Amino acid sequence: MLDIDLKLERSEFQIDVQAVFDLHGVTGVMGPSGCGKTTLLRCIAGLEKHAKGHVIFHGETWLKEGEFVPPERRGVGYIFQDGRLFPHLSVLDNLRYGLKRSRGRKGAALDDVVSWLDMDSLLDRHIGKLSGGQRQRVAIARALLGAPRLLLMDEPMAALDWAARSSIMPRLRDISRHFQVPVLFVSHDREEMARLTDELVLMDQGRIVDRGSCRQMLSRTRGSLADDHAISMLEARVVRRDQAYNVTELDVDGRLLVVDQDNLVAGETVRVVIPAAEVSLSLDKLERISIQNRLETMLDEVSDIDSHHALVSLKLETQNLLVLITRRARHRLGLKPGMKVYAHFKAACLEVI
Ligand SMILES: Nc1ncnc2c1ncn2[C@@H]1O[C@H](COP(=O)(O)OP(=O)(O)OP(=O)(O)O)[C@@H](O)[C@H]1O
Repeated sequence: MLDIDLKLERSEFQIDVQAVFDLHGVTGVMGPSGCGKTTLLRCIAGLEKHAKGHVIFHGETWLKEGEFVPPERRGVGYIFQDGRLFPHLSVLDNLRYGLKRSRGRKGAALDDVVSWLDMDSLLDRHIGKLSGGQRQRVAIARALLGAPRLLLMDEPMAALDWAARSSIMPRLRDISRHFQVPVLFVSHDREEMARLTDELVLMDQGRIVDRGSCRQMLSRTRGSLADDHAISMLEARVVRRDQAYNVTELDVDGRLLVVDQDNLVAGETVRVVIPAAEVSLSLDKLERISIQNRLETMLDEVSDIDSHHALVSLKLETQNLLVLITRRARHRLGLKPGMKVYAHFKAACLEVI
C-alpha cells in the first residue's frame, strides 16, 4: 500500500495530492500536459527534495516532517520516456549498473530478465547503436535488475514507433505479475491504459480529480475522457476459432463478437478495445449487412460532448459500450435512455489484448 499526502510549491504550479493506492498490478495516471504526473512520480521516488507531507510505502516512511529517505534507499525503479541509459557503456554494463542498485534485495536474475525481454543478442552492443525500442528494453531490464519494490513508468512508449510499441506492450502487460512488482504507469494514451492498467487515476492542475477501475472510467459519457477519441474496453472470453474463415468468436456478457485474430486460446479471458467512433447504431435489426458484430442492447445514457458529437453508452449486461455519433443523428433517431438499439461494428476495428 502506498499512502501519500504530498504538497510541492513551484512558482506557477503546485502539487496537492492525497491518495492511498492498493498497488495491485498496474495503476495508470493520466491527465493533460503539465498537470503534474511526472512531478508526482518524482515526489514518490524521492527526486523532489522540497516536497512536503508524507509518503508511506507498506508501513515504511519515506517522507514526513523531518524525515527524508533518499531515492537510492526507497527501492523504486524508474523508467523514463527516453531511457536515460549510459551511452558510453555496453548493454551488459548498463545492466550491471542496475544490479548494483538492488543493494542486496533479492530480485530477478540477469539471465531471466534478458531472456524475458528477448535481449540475448543485444548484450555486447553499445547503447548508441540501438533502436529506440531496443533502448527501452534495456531501460526496463535495468530497472528490473535493481529489484524494485515499486516500478514507476513515465510514458515509456511515447518516443517509440508503432512496431516498437507493439513488441514492448505485451511485456509491459505482464511485468507486474511476472516480477511481482506493482507499477505506477503514466501515459497520455488511453489505448495504452486500456491494455495495461487495472485502475486509472486522473489528474488535473496538480490534483487527483477522479479515479476508478479502468473499464468504468473509460466508459463514461461525461468528464475529461468523454471526447471524440473515446474507447470502450470490454472483458471477453474466447469461445472458439472458426477455422474455415480464420476468425475467432468471443463472449462478452453473453453476446457473441467476431474478431479477425487467430492467436487466441479458447477459454482465456481477454480485453477488447473498441473505438467509439467505429460503432454505428440502428433502431432496426439490420440482417443483410456485411458487418458481423451486431449487438442488441439497451441505451443507458446519451450526452452531447461538443458542438458536433454525442456519446452514447449502451448497456450489455455488466459492461457498457460507447458509440460516437453526430448530434444530428441523436436528434433524428430520437435517442433516449431505455430504448432498444442495435450496435454494429466491423471485426477489423477491434483490438484484442
Ligand atoms: N524543474 C522544474 N522547475 C519548475 N517548474 C517545473 C519543473 N518541471 C516541471 N515544471 C512545471 O511543473 C508543472 C508540472 O509538470 P509535469 O512535468 O509534472 O507535468 P506532466 O503532467 O508530467 O506533463 P507532461 O504530460 O507534458 O509530461 C508544469 O507546469 C511544468 O511546467
